[in-house]
Amino acid sequence: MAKGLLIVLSGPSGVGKGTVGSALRKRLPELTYSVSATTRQPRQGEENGVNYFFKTKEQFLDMIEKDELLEYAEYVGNYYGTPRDFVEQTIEQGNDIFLEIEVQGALKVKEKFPEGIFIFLLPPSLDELKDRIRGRGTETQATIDHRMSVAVDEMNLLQHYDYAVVNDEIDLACKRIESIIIAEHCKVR
Ligand SMILES: Nc1ncnc2c1ncn2[C@@H]1O[C@H](COP(=O)(O)OP(=O)(O)OP(=O)(O)O)[C@@H](O)[C@H]1O
Ligand SMILES: Nc1nc2c(ncn2[C@@H]2O[C@H](COP(=O)(O)O)[C@@H](O)[C@H]2O)c(=O)[nH]1
Repeated sequence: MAKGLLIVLSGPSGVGKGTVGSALRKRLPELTYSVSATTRQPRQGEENGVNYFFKTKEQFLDMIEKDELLEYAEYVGNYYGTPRDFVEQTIEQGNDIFLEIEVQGALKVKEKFPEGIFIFLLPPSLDELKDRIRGRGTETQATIDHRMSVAVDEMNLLQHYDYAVVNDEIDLACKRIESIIIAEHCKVR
């Protein structure tokens, strides 16, 4: 049986990975979504096991110790990581898996799965990025400033990705990613 594709959507905080990712899952319901573990506090409306597996720092360090994470990164004061078994089992079963993760973690996944498809989501401009993070209303001003300073460094790592998709309009960004996935399925390997 052919293995599934590992698709990584990455890019700076607030660019719209979550928004585009959930719109894409409606268009491609067969896509399996990897739920990450994090030590960050849940935002209003977020559910354990749906948006994230919310962990204490001790629980997260224990997952690292037991090699349960495919990758992890410390990002703006919290840990985030991808549970390994679920990703590997999904691919082995012939299903595509979709990861929405930040840039350091994406590059670690690329070292382990160079055959993965790495997509960088870009904002139309840095001003628009800042407006989006601020407009979401989930972060303090200090966290927004920290995330914006990290964003500039992250965008310099675009060259390591296979595809760059601008998230100007949600629907257009979704169509571009859907086209990439369709083309990757048609690729002669
Ligand atoms: N194309 C778009 N046009 C206008 N606003 C958008 C667009 N895409 C996303 N947004 C808005 O930008 C904000 C940030 O989006 P989202 O939370 O999806 O970003 P993210 O990249 O997942 O962020 P994080 O990495 O911090 O989790 C949200 O308020 C969302 O509604
Ligand atoms: N390296 C990883 N990054 C992850 C993972 N899950 C989410 N993320 C990214 O972290 C930032 C912040 O997320 P937020 O929910 O606090 O806004 C964002 O870029 C996410 O995409 C992961 O498993 N590994």
